[in-house]
Amino acid sequence: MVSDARDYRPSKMADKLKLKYMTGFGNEFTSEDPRCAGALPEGQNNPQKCNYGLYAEQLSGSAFTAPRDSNKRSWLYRIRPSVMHKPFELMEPGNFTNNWTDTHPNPNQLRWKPFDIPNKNGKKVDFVEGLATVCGAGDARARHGCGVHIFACNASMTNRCFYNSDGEMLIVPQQGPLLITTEFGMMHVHPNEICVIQQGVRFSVAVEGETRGYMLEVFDGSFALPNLGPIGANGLANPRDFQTPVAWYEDRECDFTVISKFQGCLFAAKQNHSPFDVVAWHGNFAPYKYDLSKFNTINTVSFDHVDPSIFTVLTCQSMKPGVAIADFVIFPPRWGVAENTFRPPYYHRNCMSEFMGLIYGNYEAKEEGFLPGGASLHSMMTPHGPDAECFEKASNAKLKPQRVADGTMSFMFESSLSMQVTKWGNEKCQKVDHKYYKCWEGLKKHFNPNKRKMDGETADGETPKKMPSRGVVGSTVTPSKTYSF
Ligand SMILES: O=C(O)Cc1cc(O)ccc1O
Ligand SMILES: [Fe+2]
Repeated sequence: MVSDARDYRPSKMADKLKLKYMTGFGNEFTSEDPRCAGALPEGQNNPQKCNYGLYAEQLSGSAFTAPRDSNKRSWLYRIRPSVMHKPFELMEPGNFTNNWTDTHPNPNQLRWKPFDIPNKNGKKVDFVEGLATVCGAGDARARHGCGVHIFACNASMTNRCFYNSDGEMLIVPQQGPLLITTEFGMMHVHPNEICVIQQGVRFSVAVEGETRGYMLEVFDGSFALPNLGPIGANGLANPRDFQTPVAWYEDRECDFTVISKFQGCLFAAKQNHSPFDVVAWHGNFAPYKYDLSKFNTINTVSFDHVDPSIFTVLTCQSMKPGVAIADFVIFPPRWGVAENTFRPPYYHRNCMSEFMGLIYGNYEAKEEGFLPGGASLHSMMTPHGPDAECFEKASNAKLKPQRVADGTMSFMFESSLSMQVTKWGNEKCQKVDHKYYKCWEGLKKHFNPNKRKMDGETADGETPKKMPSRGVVGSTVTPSKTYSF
């Protein structure tokens, strides 16, 4: 028996335990820790006495009466039921909040330099202590809204776990792997992988030094795969690439603290044992991880810049058809082949809020200034688009099939809610790039009422074929490390 998973470094621990996963999205999984074969009751959920003297406990992730396709619950067979703990007491929340009105709204284009990570030689900060809230909207009590947080830490959670009573969390590690011990088993999550932890699921995060990432919480419901419509039965994030941990338990008596995020505040309760005592479980409400490099990217093979919804990995839908509380969208390495097209993102104003983060590399619309571990927010109807340099480069480039975003991974949390930036996000973090607006100041006026673009003139001066061909496509295929047009 491993007595304390959190005494070990995540990668070492993951190797030692030879972590296994079950594959599929939203499946009805069954899992038993091999040390207790037969721990799952056969043919029923709550026998009079469970094998091995276990307690049966249901974790409901939807109303009992939710339609079958959205009904979520799991059954956990554990050494002690979760209810065995001392009363919860209010905790000091640090920079973590769901209070969206602690300062005035800010309609500006916002960009943050990389958020600070506590230095490993300095103060020890774990995942929960290192949470800080950038922006959000809505109300956990009304089960409607979302929050965007940064985590920056350098210490593993020891004899402490966290759960979110308010909603589901999508975690995006940016620097350093996370070994996440959950009631359902363990997941090793690297940068360029993401994981989702459901409402109520207890987990503890072990880290290997300076660690940073992003976290999106949604109050409305669960993340789901987007519909594929005319794309067909396959594509984007394929269900078989999602990985759910297998049951793992520890039978450990110790002074353990359970931290609950409840109605936007943090509470701590003591108990005399580890909550990671689930010997077997079954159900469709369980954590999972996904490797972003497995994303099957679909894009134009003719012309025009397609909306980034084609890059949606996961979505938490609102009650309005097609409108997301929050989408998780990535900008993966891919080919750019669009003819006669300004290929980078277009200039636009959106009725959605766009929070972006960068895992590694750079972002095509802004090769400078937007850095790994930093972020940007383009709020509702706040204009934005490529910086001046990107505009000039992309409007004059010779359009050949070209690799886009190689060696990079950026992402967007796009929400239909008007997210407000917190006081920490606006000031306290001290990472706001006050010169961000300047990246558009150099945009030149090109307008000339006396000169219409001549038929047959292209950026590189070559003569295009007659329609239906829409421009010139070079015959050479040129891979490149960074974006060029
Ligand atoms: O603003 C951004 O950089 C994100 C974005 C990318 C894109 O390709 C099209 C629209 C959009 O909002
Ligand atoms: Fe945008």
